[in-house]
Amino acid sequence: MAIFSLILYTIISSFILHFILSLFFRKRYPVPLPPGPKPWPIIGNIVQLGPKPHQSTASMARTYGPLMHLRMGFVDVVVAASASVAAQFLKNHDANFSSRPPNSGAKHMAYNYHDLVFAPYGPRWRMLRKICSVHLFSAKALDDFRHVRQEEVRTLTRALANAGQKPIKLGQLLNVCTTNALARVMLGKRVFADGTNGIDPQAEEFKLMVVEMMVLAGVFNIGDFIPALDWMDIQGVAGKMKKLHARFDAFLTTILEEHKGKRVGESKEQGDLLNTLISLKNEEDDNGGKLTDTEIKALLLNLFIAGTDTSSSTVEWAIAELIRNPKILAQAQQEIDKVVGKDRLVVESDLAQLAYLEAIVKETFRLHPSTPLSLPRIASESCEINGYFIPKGSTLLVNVWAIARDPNEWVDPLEFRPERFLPGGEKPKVDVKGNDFEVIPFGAGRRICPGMSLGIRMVQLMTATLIHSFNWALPTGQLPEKLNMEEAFGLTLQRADPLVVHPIPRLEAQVYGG
Ligand code: HEM
Repeated sequence: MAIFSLILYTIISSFILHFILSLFFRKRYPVPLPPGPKPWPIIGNIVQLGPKPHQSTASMARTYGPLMHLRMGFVDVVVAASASVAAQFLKNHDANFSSRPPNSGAKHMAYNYHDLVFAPYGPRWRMLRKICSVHLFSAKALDDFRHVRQEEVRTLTRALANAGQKPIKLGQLLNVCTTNALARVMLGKRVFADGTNGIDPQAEEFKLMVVEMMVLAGVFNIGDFIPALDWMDIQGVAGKMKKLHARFDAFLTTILEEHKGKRVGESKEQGDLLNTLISLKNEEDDNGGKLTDTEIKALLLNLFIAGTDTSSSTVEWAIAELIRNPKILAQAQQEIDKVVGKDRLVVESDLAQLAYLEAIVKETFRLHPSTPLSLPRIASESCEINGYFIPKGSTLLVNVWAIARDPNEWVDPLEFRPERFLPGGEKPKVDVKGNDFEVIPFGAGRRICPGMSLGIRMVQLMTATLIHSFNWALPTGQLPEKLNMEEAFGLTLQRADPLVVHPIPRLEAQVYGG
């Protein structure tokens, strides 16, 4: 009983204190804040966000405009919901928005900001980003590990060809493929069985952990916005984060210690990233910084979380769209058959000749961007944008999902229409790489996704291979036009109903490798 009285007392006194303080310290700004829905006392607009904030803020933007102000507890939040407003923040004012706001996910799950995703913009962020750019994402690194991606996609194809009459959960197998491909580059070995004998229970567990992390990271935790209530962990989010972190940390510590025990060359892939990271521990970077074990684990965690489900769920959405649009699927199969033939699988060097496939992938990134609110940024200083005041410390959310469905930018924006990206279409020159702000699934500016080239290659290779190697059917009784395309809640855009399908091989049996 005493604890309840204490909680009640704390809540009531914070309300009264806030009310009195806001009377005395009402802020005066030189120009107005952007428009937005009226906030409730103390909690502000938290409740109005609901379970799918990218959807709720998109619908608010229809009333208040593409630059909107929300109040979340004690934190100012600005939402950019049009291409031109996003460009203002991520191009013209990018330097001012190059750090991420403090949040419980970074504290409890990302080794207290010792990672790359949440590192404040500065020398340590630069060091971590450079390591990844050179050893993982450079054109050379991508080419060196091309065989790994192709082998893992081949393994996926074999598992699908062996599925027989049983319908399969496609997302799960795609996730095994992206995770193993990344693990071989980062750790020199697969982390899961390949799915040819059914799903590895460890893979199931790992995907669930990744999805749980995305879901927890996507929760608007009240303690982040009302610091006085942080200790109560009202939603139980911090507790869950700490438990999940302990599981991930055990997994990563084992991998790191095993690796330290190995001599260089014992890893199956020569020069895997973890070997490089361990060797860099003794070297100072340009600013005299050295990598620590914690930073290595935090970086591995970032790459596994940011680099697996993002790509696999994009491919899952692409196949769902193609099942609903059989004419587009048939046209893509025709294009790939012409370039690749029917007696081998697609390889990465084919991709440059597959313009229609590229358009399908762009259209999937447009309608189903895997991080619909991108990752938040913070205003290091106050600034003025489009005549509105953006206070220092504001959190910036760029609604890339809403921007890519903006009827002012796109004809029939909800239609899946790859042709719009082809010559003669409405946006033939538009790309998804952060220069054309009407479709920015990888963000833009200094903190744009560093894994973009890898992500695009992997999504294109998997999608092309699945289109070329199989026809796709839904379990008996399900109609393609009735396929549920609802989105689930989380930082990444999962399908509410995982895609369950029958892959029907369309190439000669020996192509799948028996
Ligand atoms: C479909 C694939 C992917 C999508 C759609 C995607 C999307 C994004 C987005 C929207 C951001 C935030 C950018 C910003 O703040 O402006 C981001 C950041 C990041 N992504 Fe990706 N990503 C993908 C694949 C990958 C891959 C394959 C990796 C690595 C293996 C990766 C690693 C990262 C990292 C480390 C960051 C944080 C960068 C920083 O804060 O400096 N991503 N990604």
